[in-house]
Amino acid sequence: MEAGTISRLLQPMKFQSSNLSNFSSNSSMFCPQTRLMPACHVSHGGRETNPTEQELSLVLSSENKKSSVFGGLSLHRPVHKRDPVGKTFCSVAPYTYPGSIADSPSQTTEEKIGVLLLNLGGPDTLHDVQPFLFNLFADPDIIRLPRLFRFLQRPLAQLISVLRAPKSKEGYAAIGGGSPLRKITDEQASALKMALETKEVPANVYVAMRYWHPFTEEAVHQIKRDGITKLVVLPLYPQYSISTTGSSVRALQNMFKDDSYLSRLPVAIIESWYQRQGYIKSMADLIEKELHNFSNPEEVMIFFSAHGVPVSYVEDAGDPYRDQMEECISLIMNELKARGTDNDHTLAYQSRVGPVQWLKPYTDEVLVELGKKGVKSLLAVPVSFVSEHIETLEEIDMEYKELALESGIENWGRVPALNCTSSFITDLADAVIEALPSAMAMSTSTSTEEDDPMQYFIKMLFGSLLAFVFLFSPKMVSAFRKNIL
Ligand SMILES: C=CC1=C(C)c2cc3[nH]c(cc4nc(cc5[nH]c(cc1n2)c(C)c5CCC(=O)O)C(CCC(=O)O)=C4C)c(C)c3C=C
Ligand SMILES: [Fe+2]
Repeated sequence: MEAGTISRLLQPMKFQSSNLSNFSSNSSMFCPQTRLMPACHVSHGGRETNPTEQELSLVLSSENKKSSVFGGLSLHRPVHKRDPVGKTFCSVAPYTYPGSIADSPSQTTEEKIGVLLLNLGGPDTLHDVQPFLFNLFADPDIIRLPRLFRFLQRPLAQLISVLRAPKSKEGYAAIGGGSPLRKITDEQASALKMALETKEVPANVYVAMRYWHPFTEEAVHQIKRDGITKLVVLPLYPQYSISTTGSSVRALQNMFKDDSYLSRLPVAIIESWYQRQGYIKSMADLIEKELHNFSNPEEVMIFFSAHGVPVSYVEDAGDPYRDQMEECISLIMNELKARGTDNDHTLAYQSRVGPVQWLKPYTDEVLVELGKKGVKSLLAVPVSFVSEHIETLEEIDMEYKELALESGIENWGRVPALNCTSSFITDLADAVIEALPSAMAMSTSTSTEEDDPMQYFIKMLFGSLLAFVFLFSPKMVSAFRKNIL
């Protein structure tokens, strides 16, 4: 068995061309500063379901990808077969939800607005690292197996998480023994609540993490208990990716579809907001400030480093992440130029995991090249995430800094993450307020092929045979060790 086989296994299957286009024109929902997802139809982002006629017509009518809204959500596996999010809950007591929950959002009492912040989550302690990684790799939006091999998702997640845990633990140990994400996201939630109050839009703000506490289910139950009557979903990722916002929204939709309260709750989903003036200006402010810490600000290379995704997400599955990232960088650079800052800049992608090709150029390779070319001063700008986390505090501040200095770069700086920067939080509050009028109830989807027990059985049988041949080959095991560790 060739070592490349596992890479091919991990590649998403090729999608029908109609599935590559995720956008639909919907002028009533279009907001120039944020992209909203209509919550009520069944089109989707990069899924391998067969499009219905309705989906096809939505896809075919999308003429202007850039200025349209994102086309809805998909359901690709039945909730009754397994836990919709497929997580392990480690070292915590089972979560119970005291108090009674209404069947549907109240139509008589006053409006109660909720804002649901979506984020990735991170291990609170080193003990949490492996189960956190299991949750991450068990997500079919992170390891996109062909449908035939889906039943391998959890065993594969178990294997990869166990193999990767020692390396990840080293990283988390180096930043104090856990991820700062929960604390920072909670602070952002409080700051956003205050900013909304200042704008006379009182709202409850909830945090929903995808892979660690507080899990999305916990937040959603709290929303029901609080009797929220209108909800804005705000991912804390400026740019959309299938692997981040897409994954969280799909988990949400799985929870909403069978619940009488949630399926009637008016919801507005903000898909991406990297193009908002408030965000762009806040990023430019931070960059300008950091440039002034150099003795030669105009000679500094501005080095944007974004979290990568596998190339196949963009090229096969239609993930708009790379396009949005490039547009975002050019908006930030235009803003800086308008302020008289005209430095050289470059964009590279960091944090690749596993054997597949990720978006290029890779951050580590570009740093070495820049050193060779004689760049002496460099300002690193993390751009795909708005809180400090392991990849800013460990990967950029430690690994990349060391590599840059070894490569001949003499002056190194790093722009801090936005965290609770007030201009940024105020802009998020504006995004929420602008999205509110678009809130509408999510409708449920039709059943999928996986609901047919016969088809499911045949696939399991056929898939098990193939898996046996692939996974138990010694070469496969060694390919794994080489690429994951
Ligand atoms: C825009 C942000 C992110 C994208 C896109 C993304 C895709 C992606 N990530 C992995 C694998 C891992 N990510 C890990 C941590 C992590 N990822 C993001 C953001 C994005 N990921 C954040 C903010 C964090 C840090 C959380 C924290 O605790 O601080 C990890 C764990 C850390 C490690 O072992 O390196 C893994 C693994 C994949 C495979 C992927 C796209 C498919
Ligand atoms: Fe990641």
